[in-house]
Amino acid sequence: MTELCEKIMKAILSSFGDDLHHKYYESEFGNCHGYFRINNYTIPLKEDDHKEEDDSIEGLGMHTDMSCITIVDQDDIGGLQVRSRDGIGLMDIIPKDNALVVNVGDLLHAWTNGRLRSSQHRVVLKRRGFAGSRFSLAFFWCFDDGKVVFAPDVVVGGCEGARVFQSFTCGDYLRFRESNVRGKFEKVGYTVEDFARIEDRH
Ligand SMILES: O=C(O)CCC(=O)C(=O)O
Ligand SMILES: [Fe+2]
Repeated sequence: MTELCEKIMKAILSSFGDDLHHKYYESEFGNCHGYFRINNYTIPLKEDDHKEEDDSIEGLGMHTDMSCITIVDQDDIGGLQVRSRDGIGLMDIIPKDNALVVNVGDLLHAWTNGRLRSSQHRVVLKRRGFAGSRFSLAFFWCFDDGKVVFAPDVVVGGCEGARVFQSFTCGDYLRFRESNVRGKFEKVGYTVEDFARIEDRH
């Protein structure tokens, strides 16, 4: 998984400019580390008296990941939904054999000055006629806590506007998310956009 994230990151840097992966991979992403999380969701049972509108429940609330890159392997139950670019629509991410989901996380969102978007996503479970679980395996590839996240000028230059994130230390952002009681449970509204976006501060 680490190797996969490294390859993806190098491909992203190359897509920003020919020499960027040589210039920035080792210095910026060389200390990244990853960890796995196993998610186990209980599927709600279908009951005869249930109305259509409460046929689904949220297994994991809407959030953005705090990583640079997240790789998700979901089983064949489905239910992962990603917010579309317009901020309104939701797309179902249909499980496919031998396919992994790649998410951009908040740290890469900030490091790319928003060129890559940390998308909001959630897991919705449909009531079924059997008791069981949905499993997913998520691998979060992150900067180390001491890393100062600051988009290089050349990356900012590739965006049409100006720099939109001030520099911040990764650990400070993680603490902002974790120490904020609402941020713990309602991740949307307590993301890197709220923590480090320059426009919001003035
Ligand atoms: O279970 C899934 O498909 C997604 C899990 C997820 O978004 C997460 O663990 O952050
Ligand atoms: Fe996630």
